[in-house]
Amino acid sequence: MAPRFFVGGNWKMNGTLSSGKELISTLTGAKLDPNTEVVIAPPALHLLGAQQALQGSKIALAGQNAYHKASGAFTGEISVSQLQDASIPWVILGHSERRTLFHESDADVAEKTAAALSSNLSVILCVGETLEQREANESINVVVRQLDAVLSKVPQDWSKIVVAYEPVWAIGTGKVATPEQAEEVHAAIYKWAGEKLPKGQAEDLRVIYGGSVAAKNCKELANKPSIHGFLVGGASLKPEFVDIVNAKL
Ligand SMILES: O=C(CO)COP(=O)(O)O
Repeated sequence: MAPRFFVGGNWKMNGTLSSGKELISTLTGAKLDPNTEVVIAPPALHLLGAQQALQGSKIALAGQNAYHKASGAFTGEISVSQLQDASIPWVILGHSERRTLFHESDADVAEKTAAALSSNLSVILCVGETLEQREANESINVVVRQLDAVLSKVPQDWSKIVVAYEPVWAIGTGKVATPEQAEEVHAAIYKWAGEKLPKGQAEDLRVIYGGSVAAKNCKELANKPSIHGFLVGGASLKPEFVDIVNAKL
């Protein structure tokens, strides 16, 4: 059986308290495919307000990042255990904006992932290549290197990890990967999972696609056999997010 379709909305550093509330009321008022798991990631400052606004809804929340230490002198950071304490069940880790702009290494992402899982959080683990790497035919090698780094710290249980393949060149550019380009890397990730994860886990792993996903391109992507959901940036701030959640209907 195919794993449950998963759609995440990464709001990044966008919006106000009131625009966030409005967006949530659009989502809670909409008819969403009950077979799709929906997780939204508002800015950290907005998480608790969003939690209140989502009471009684099946939509879950994610932090956009977290630090692996439980507490201490780390000004400006939020820890995985603080997310857990606040009943935020998910966290996005390894987003390319974190890797590029905030210099998070593969090893940092691996450490954060291990810490998040120990705090019982579920993780949306982002991987993906730059344009330069794609042009050098390195896409799959880069993604495998990023996954191997996490595997070295999380050798056993990947059941709480969703892998988001987000080619950097497709993020926020309007240049969506073609369904064939995305499928090729997703299939390589499943091959990796089949070879490297403990038996039986590859079948349940969700590999989702992110990078300029929109209402107009989501159905074609969702029809590919190895694409089991999306991580949406820009379009998750608009009512069209509902159409993306409903891509399989
Ligand atoms: O980075 C993304 C989601 O995490 C994708 O962003 P866009 O959908 O705006 O391209």
